[in-house]
Amino acid sequence: MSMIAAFYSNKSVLITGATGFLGKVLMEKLFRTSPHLKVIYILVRPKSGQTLQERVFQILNSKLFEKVKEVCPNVHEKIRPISADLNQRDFAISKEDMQELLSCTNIIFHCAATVRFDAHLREAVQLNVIATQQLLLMASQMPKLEAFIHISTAFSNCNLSHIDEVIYPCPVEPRKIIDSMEWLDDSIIDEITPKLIGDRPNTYTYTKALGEMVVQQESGNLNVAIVRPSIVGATWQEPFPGWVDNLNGPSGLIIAAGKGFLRSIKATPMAVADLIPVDTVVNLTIAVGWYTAVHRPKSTLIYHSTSGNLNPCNWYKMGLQVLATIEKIPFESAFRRPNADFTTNNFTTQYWNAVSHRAPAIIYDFYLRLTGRKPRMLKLMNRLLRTISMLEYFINHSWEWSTNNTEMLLSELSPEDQRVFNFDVRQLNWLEYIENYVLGVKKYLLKEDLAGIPKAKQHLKRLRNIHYLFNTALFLIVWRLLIARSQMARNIWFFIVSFCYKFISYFRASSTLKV
Ligand SMILES: CCCCCCCCCCCCCCCCCCCCCCCCCCCCCC(=O)SCCNC(=O)CCNC(=O)[C@H](O)C(C)(C)COP(=O)(O)OP(=O)(O)OC[C@H]1O[C@@H](n2cnc3c(N)ncnc32)[C@H](O)[C@@H]1OP(=O)(O)O
Ligand SMILES: NC(=O)C1=CN([C@@H]2O[C@H](COP(=O)(O)OP(=O)(O)OC[C@H]3O[C@@H](n4cnc5c(N)ncnc54)[C@H](OP(=O)(O)O)[C@@H]3O)[C@@H](O)[C@H]2O)C=CC1
Repeated sequence: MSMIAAFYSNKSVLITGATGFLGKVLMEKLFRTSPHLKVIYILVRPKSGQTLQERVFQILNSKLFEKVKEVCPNVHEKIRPISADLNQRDFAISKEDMQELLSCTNIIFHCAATVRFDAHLREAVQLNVIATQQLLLMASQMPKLEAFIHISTAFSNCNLSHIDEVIYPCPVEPRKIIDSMEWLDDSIIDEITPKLIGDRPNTYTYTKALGEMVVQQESGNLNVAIVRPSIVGATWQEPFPGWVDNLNGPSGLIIAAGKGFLRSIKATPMAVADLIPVDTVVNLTIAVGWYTAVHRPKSTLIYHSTSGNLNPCNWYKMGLQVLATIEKIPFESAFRRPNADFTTNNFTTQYWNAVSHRAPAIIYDFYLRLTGRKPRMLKLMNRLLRTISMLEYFINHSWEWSTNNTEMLLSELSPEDQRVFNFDVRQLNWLEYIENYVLGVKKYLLKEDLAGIPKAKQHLKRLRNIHYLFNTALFLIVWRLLIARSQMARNIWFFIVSFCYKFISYFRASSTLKV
């Protein structure tokens, strides 16, 4: 019997960010392993014209929840969506709902955040810092609360190269930042943002670091722990391999490479690719919830959910395996034949951006115009290049994260818990994982049927022929122009033709002699 699963039986759990990538997998695993869990409260906002109920219905009816429904058929009764907007005062939760949350909650998992790298500082502070502060305040009024687990990111201190499981203070106190957001206008915030974020690449990593400081400073007597995942990828094992439902991290780039849009990307091939499967993060998070509640460590423990120091993989190996899988299982309706490569300096990156990204987009747009359609490829390509420029920082640096607390926790688990809540990344086979990841992107993100693979292969063959035809035509046109204008080109041409003629004559003569 799993001690952790038993611990969550009859518990009331509150999850923020439950509609997000990590939150969904967390909910799924909790229900599947602890079907006798009392209730999971989720703070949800209406979105994209959907009500809360419709959003929950959509999640429960997704493939991710198929197994849960077998072990916990009344799962829909155990999810209690609470209308909430974390950007509002008191999260805009009704009085009755707030009363219920305050009096019943046993465990909090705080996953909600803005993970956008280009978020305005005000927006990122609001969600990643102020909302965390408000949630802690709420938590302090919960008499039955046993643990508060805050999900941060391993990149909150990406300005350092070696990162321990401790909180590193930012120069300006979070309270001062929060106060200043109230009276500074957007233009002044824009001006001071680069100074505040310092050598971090974006507002996301900066505000996640501030969020950790808030947790440390304002948790009072609460039992608090922080989990810091690195780059969260598709599921490794559970509930099935390869599940992913958003474009963040590598997923968007896998699509861009597989559809033939992405031809080159600036990367340090031997830098560690610190990916961590989402189910590994979730297993650790659930185990941290149990450990924090039961063992009540004296200080706030931080757990790194990273792979680099225990089972490293680099970008070269990862990129190669992505391409190998795409060759075996191609994506449908590719723009060009997938063939991406890494560049290592700014000059080659700019060159390939012009030649391999923008030029084909311009040609394709020209073709669209000719056929009476609206050009769109250059716009799309520029958007992709902008996205890549924001991710580049993370594929051109290496970090070392210590994992002492995570390893300590693993050793504290019973063999059964180590099996049910496996977060030992040493067991991960990268090649197999990446293959499943790419397959998952095809099935769950692109919603492509595997029956379409022969057609996709046919399409790639056609693209290859178009590519050869285009290159040959281009070569002939350039050559013809050169010959018309340059004596040197004519001389070279004459030399090549006469050399080929002599070679063929010699070959013919020697074969006649043999006969
Ligand atoms: C001898 C042989 C030699 C061979 C050599 C080797 C082979 C080489 C092979 C090379 C290539 C192979 C490719 C394989 C790739 C694998 C390796 C690359 C992985 C790179 C991983 C990057 C690491 C990320 C680091 C994360 C660190 C921090 C982790 C965290 O804590 S937080 C979670 C991460 N957060 C994010 O990822 C958010 C990022 N997104 C954003 O911030 C925003 O979306 C944005 C990028 C700023 C764009 O904002 P916009 O407002 O412009 O647009 P919007 O969001 O509305 O979306 C616009 C359209 O773009 C699509 N899109 C969004 N995100 C992505 C994305 N990440 N990638 C691609 N596309 C994206 C979106 O869907 C929209 O599309 P539309 O709806 O069609 O318009
Ligand atoms: N994905 C990754 O690579 C990594 C993620 N993390 C951390 O993990 C956590 C979860 O990330 P992930 O699941 O990937 O992110 P997602 O973007 O998938 O999910 C974010 C969640 O936050 C919710 N949310 C955002 N704004 C509000 C709001 N104003 N009110 C209520 N809810 C809101 C979203 O709700 P809605 O659906 O309504 O938008 C969604 O449920 C974050 O704390 C992130 O920093 C850490 C390292 C890496």
